[in-house]
Amino acid sequence: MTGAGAAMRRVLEARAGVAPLGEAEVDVLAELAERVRELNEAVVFTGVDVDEIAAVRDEVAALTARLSVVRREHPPLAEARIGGMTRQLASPVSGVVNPIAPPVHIQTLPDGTARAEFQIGPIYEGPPSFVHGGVSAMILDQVLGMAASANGTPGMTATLELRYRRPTPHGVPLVAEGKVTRSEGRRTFADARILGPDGQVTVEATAMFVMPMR
Ligand SMILES: CCCCCCCC(=O)SCCNC(=O)CCNC(=O)[C@H](O)C(C)(C)COP(=O)(O)OP(=O)(O)OC[C@H]1O[C@@H](n2cnc3c(N)ncnc32)[C@H](O)[C@@H]1OP(=O)(O)O
Repeated sequence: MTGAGAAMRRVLEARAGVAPLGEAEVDVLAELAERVRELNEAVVFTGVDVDEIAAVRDEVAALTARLSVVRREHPPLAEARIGGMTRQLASPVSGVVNPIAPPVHIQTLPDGTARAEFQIGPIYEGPPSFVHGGVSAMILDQVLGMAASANGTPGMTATLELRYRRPTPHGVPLVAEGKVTRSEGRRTFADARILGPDGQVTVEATAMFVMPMR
């Protein structure tokens, strides 16, 4: 017995009384997250001297302390948009307020396809000049999960199988798309892929989602 469903229901109930963020707050937090993404890349690529790095370290620590004066108990949510899906503002893949999210903006199309056009920056590099395989897996998991949700059969990822056909370059336009292939009871199966700028498939994925009962 996993108890995943019950655990998630408890968390959702605890969050139910928390007011979602308004648009103005989402916008300014999203801008802050974007500045932090730029900071992340600057940290990795900086060539300034040690004294300057130490000075910036102290300034960043002071900024972190300012933000931490008031801390939420749970990651924030935003009002449901038209279509009824609550926006996952803090998703590590698509969350606009999460600085570790690239972020990948995933849309669901009328035919049930989940699709994103995106670029991955150099700090997500695995092999030289190519995207880390775990990052591709994370993006495909989210695309597959969105497709399962759009199908009206959301669930937890139970299996995720990946086939890395060719390396995925970073810093260039990429497409990720996925769609449900079939649904049986609590299980939903979906396929997805990442396409490089030349339209060739770089990664393929197949997943099974299970709606937890307990
Ligand atoms: C829009 C948002 C998009 C978000 C996308 C991101 C999604 C995620 O990251 S989810 C996080 C990663 N996944 C997890 O943490 C899941 C952890 N696992 C679990 O919680 C549970 O094992 C869970 C929910 C998958 C299944 O648990 P439970 O509800 O008890 O199912 P259970 O009764 O054991 O099995 C149901 C059916 O699925 C099958 N099944 C379950 N797990 C597996 C598996 N890993 N492989 C194959 N079959 C499985 C069972 O055999 C059973 O089949 P049948 O009905 O024919 O007997």
